[in-house]
Amino acid sequence: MNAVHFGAGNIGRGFIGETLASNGFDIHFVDVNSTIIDALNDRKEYDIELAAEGKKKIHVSNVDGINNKDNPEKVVSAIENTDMVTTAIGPKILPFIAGLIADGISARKANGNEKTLDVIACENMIGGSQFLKGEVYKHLSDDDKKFADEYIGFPNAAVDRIVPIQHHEDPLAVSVEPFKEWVVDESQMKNPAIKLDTVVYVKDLEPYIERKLFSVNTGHATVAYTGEYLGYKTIGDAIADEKVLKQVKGALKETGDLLIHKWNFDPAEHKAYQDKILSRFENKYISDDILRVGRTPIRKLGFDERFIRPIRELKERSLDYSVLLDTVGMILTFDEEKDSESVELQKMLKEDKAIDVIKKVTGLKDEDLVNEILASYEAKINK
Ligand SMILES: NC(=O)C1=CN([C@@H]2O[C@H](COP(=O)(O)OP(=O)(O)OC[C@H]3O[C@@H](n4cnc5c(N)ncnc54)[C@H](O)[C@@H]3O)[C@@H](O)[C@H]2O)C=CC1
Ligand SMILES: O=P(O)(O)OC[C@H]1O[C@](O)(CO)[C@@H](O)[C@@H]1O
Repeated sequence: MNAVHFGAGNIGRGFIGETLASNGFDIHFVDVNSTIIDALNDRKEYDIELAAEGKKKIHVSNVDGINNKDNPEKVVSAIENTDMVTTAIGPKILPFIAGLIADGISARKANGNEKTLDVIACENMIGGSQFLKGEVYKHLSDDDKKFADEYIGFPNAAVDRIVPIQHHEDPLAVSVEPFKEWVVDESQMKNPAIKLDTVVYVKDLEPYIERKLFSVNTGHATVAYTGEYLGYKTIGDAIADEKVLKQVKGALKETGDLLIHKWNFDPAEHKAYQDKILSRFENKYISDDILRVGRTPIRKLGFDERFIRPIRELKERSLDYSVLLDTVGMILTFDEEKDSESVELQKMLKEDKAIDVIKKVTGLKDEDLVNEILASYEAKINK
């Protein structure tokens, strides 16, 4: 069996690649990074190192690379014959690869390939694969849409593994934390016969993706933004400061209250889940930049994202969201010249009224909440 995986970056090589390979798949990685693609084609293998005592190595083989900028037709032909498509490319990039996936689906139809296929977006977002489906369908004819409705599934997924930016001489080497969790919505699959070992298949993904996004991602981002505000550069240094630890514990307490209220998670089990997450952030074998974890602050301030959605839903339930609100004030001060969204956000805040910027980036219509965010931001800049 073989898979086409878009995004040969950190999570692509360091998690999805490992899982597909250990399940016996040959992998065609698709990326625009020619250094990585050339190295994959030269060597057809790479190593993953576990960031833990002993630094165990995992060998991944039977891989190659396709540069979608230079050889889009090779991507289409790989999709035409593949058993699975996955992505780990970033939510904002999905629309740019949708046309290639659509062409691959059209080619399957043209060649009478009626083998069912699942396309799984492994991105940090709610409803990622279904979002990708919407983008792919924009490129399909009505006939091809009917074919896709019958044979192509887009099951949503949640992936969890911390893979920092890599600094190795070998462009393919990747160091990852030992923890990993990949959950797929089984009810949206077209080919449920292909079940990957170590992947968890569930009938309803929503509780899992919300638990992951509002715990791991809200928590990690809280460490990043609080750390940056206090002048730190790495997650490890930031979380060693008790003010940062208090902030992340406070944020997790609030999202935990929401998750327990909304999804009936067992409080003791949820506390153990949170404690595990905090220990993952403190992993001394990983050096993770605040810049990476805090990247794309405009995306992270989105209506359905890791801060605004829990705040909205806590407010609806009259539950406390003061620590999350305080953190949002700090996100608005995130000023990193290497992150284009941070630059854009700071430019908007200089040129426009802060209240308008808040409305624009969060999509909030609730005037009271917008004013609370404004007050939180002003408290941070006037300190
Ligand atoms: N790194 C992590 O710890 C985790 C990341 N994720 C999610 O995984 C996704 C990828 O994140 P990372 O692997 O960290 O990022 P990354 O930047 O390491 O990898 C993304 C890859 O996509 C490639 N790419 C960008 N534009 C492209 C295009 N138009 N066509 C083909 N390839 C393109 C880049 O060259 C890069 O190799 C994101 O959605 C992220 O939220 C999810 C869980 C953990
Ligand atoms: O692009 P995003 O959503 O910030 O993804 C990076 C996030 O992924 C994780 O590494 C694991 O989910 C988080 O710890 C980190 O904050």
